[in-house]
Amino acid sequence: MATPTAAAASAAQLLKSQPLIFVTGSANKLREVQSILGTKIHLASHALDLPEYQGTSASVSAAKAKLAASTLNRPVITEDTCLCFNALNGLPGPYIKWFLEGVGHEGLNKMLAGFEDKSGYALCTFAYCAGPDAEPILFEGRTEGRIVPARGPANFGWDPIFEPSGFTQTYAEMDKSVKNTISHRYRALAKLQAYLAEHGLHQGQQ
Ligand SMILES: O=P(O)(O)OP(=O)(O)OP(=O)(O)OC[C@H]1O[C@@H](n2cnc3c(O)ncnc32)[C@H](O)[C@@H]1O
Ligand SMILES: [Mg+2]
Repeated sequence: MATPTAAAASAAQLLKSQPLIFVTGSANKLREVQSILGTKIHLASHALDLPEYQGTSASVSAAKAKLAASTLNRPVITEDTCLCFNALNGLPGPYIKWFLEGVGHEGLNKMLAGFEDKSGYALCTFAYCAGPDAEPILFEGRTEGRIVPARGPANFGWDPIFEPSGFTQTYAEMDKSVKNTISHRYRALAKLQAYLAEHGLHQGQQ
């Protein structure tokens, strides 16, 4: 029979090699996460229509992760993405999905018509939850920019109306390989990846 130390070591080994499951209902998010992480993390995915919780990005992301970890009984990551307008004190923020569905790119621009300040930021919060009884750990990434009339293909959310600072192209116009090295999602994943590497968790081929 395995000694307690051997059992703990084999549990740690299991966690180290067990896939980390990215739970999302968004194929676009999944594609970006896979291309940003490559083979560095042992990643799998599970499509789940997660509830649209209310609250801060941190609390929304943590609630998604807790639900996903207890539903799947596995280590999971989830994420929440916000688009925040500085003139509106950070709104629409976590409610961007409904605003986008309700008023579209043009309506989002019109919301800022009465303001000189068109600046804003994209905020992504990943939550890592090691299992049903674990507390989610959060990793935030933020990219500054401004809201502009839509330019570029309308394949992914509000990409056509967000022009990141330091660039003349919107997220939608730029090559995916560029977006994936400056985006809110990339910045949050860099922190998550550093945490997992430090703790030897879910490591893929480096
Ligand atoms: O299942 P989940 O992961 O929640 O996927 P979702 O699509 O519902 O995503 P959110 O709840 O985080 O809502 C974020 C909204 O912003 C959009 N979005 C997310 N990331 C984006 C990005 O990088 N560029 C443009 N739009 C994005 C997305 O399509 C939603 O309308
Ligand atoms: Mg959602």
